[in-house]
Amino acid sequence: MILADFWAQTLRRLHSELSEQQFNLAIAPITVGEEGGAWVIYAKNQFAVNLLRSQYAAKLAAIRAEIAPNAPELAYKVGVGMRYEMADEAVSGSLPVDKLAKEEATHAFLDSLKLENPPKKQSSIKKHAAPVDNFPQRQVFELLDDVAVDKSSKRKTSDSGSLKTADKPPSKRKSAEKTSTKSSKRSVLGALGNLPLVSDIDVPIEDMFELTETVAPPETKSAPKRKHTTAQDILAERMNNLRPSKKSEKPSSEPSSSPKKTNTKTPAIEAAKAKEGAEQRHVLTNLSPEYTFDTLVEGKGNHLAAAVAKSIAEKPGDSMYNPFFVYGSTGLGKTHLVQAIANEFLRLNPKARVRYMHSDEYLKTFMTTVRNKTWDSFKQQYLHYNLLIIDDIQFIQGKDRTMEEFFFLFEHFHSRNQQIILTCDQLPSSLENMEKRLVSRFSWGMTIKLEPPELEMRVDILERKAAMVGVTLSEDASMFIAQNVKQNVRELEGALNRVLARCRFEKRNTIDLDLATEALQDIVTNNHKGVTVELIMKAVADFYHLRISDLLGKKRTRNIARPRQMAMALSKELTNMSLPAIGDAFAGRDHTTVLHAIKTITKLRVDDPELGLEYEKLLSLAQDKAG
Ligand SMILES: Nc1ncnc2c1ncn2[C@@H]1O[C@H](COP(=O)(O)OP(=O)(O)OP(=O)(O)O)[C@@H](O)[C@H]1O
Repeated sequence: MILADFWAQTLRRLHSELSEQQFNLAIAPITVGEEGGAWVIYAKNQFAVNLLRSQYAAKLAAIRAEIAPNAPELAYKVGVGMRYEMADEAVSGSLPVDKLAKEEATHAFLDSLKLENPPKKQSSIKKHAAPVDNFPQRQVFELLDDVAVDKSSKRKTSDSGSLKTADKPPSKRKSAEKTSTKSSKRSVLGALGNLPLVSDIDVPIEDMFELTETVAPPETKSAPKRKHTTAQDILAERMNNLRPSKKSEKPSSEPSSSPKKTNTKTPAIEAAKAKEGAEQRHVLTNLSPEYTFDTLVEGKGNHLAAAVAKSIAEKPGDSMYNPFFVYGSTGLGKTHLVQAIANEFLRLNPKARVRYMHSDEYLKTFMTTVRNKTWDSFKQQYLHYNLLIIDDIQFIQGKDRTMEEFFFLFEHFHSRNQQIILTCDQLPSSLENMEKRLVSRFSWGMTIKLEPPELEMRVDILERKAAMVGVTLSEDASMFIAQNVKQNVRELEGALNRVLARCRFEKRNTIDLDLATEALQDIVTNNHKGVTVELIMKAVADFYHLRISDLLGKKRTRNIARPRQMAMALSKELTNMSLPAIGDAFAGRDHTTVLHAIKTITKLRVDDPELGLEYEKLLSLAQDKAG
């Protein structure tokens, strides 16, 4: 059983067992979600969480054991998740739903919308609140649909003061009717109070309940008119428009023309709504709101990838880009890029179902599934997304059952034109321990490598990021940092953060060359040594009478494995490379292997004086080689 069904049935059950007041107070406001395979009950604050734990946890656990025995235990948290409707079917013991009462209540609501004096009508709403609350909201909408399109209701509507569609010219009547139906439904939603949070989204209410398997984006107000027919068209246009991003496009210094930032009315309410929306979106999608195309700096290293990414955000699921496989070494912006796709897709299609997850999360969920034998729930939870991102897919390598499950997931997505996006630290064909059928499928769509940022792009990134926190970076300072930190954007950010920290400490708002040089002294010293991982390998190979290919190879005999570990430890000490970058340099080894090597050598240098001496010699030999 999937969470949505479980919660819908649980609501129905609790509704029948609790008093109206208990239900409305404690249960109705609950939202639910899934985190790492666990089912989570979210309440708005700690008080509500405590109340649920003390008063209702036992009851909920009993319901779970009865109707979803294989589901994970329920967890309780402060937060916002998904709000589901009560199940349609009346289970035994639940309150019978009287159709007449429903219709009466529905008409009462509709009538209430027609009156010019809403407060009066609220008393009418109250009067009918109980029967209306007693049946699922979806049924209310279905009834509303009937009423709204029914001719007699149209007559009723046209009689009212506020919805006089009959007075309008025929050309406008249809849209006016549509609008009035839509706004009537909105008002009913508002009157009902206990709403799905998606009601804030500006889409027709009937669309909210659409359960299509593939993406069928509604024409929302914010969605640009589609003039392209295929993803290739979109890409072609983007490629025509390729150009390095300009400094003048700094996101913090200029107001954006992006529609999502337009904010004309009641800023406080809009901001609160946006915040709640962002929180909810994060719970549901796991996306970081700051990873957008606006904040992604483009340069030679990622131009093509960014162009493809934007095409996918506009038209996901196109076979040309499905899957979208982005690879490259650490810190080059893979996660940022793929999340930007999802954030943009959601902006254009607010009710789309999107999920980002690191492969760690996928693995953990899978292990929980194996432990609890909750296969159905595991399968179901992924299949309904329009767009799914799995970051660092290389981590499922060598895990046979996980790869097998992932194969079915992939097939499901691909065959239904649901977009799947994968990131990896290497080309699919280099994934030695990945199932062959997966490796071949990874290359079915578009595979793109992210390259390290070139100097101009590094300068651009630094200036934009400094501007975002309101600090000015002088030209020579940004050039200095960019020339000394070349590996990847994460390290560039790290260096900038150090400079910013010093800047704040000195209570300044401008970073000049002196300040940057002081803050990054150690990095610069290391760089000036000119020691590279290749020189270290050469020094180690010469010292132990080996070939560099031995250090890069797979043999694990002591006479090769130990020098390899020495070379890795020396690389960490003599360069400013990160663990994954060192792993990359050693024929794509994992960063955990590098970490293990460093720990082993650090311990041996203490325990084994001879090895300690060798290490010291190698330190100076490597530096000598650098001259
Ligand atoms: N082109 C870019 N423009 C702006 N910021 C960037 C860019 N590329 C990377 N970054 C920033 O650098 C940091 C690291 O990026 P990210 O996590 O996306 O890298 P990654 O390739 O996924 O790394 P890993 O493989 O280690 O997970 C993030 O803070 C990200 O916002």
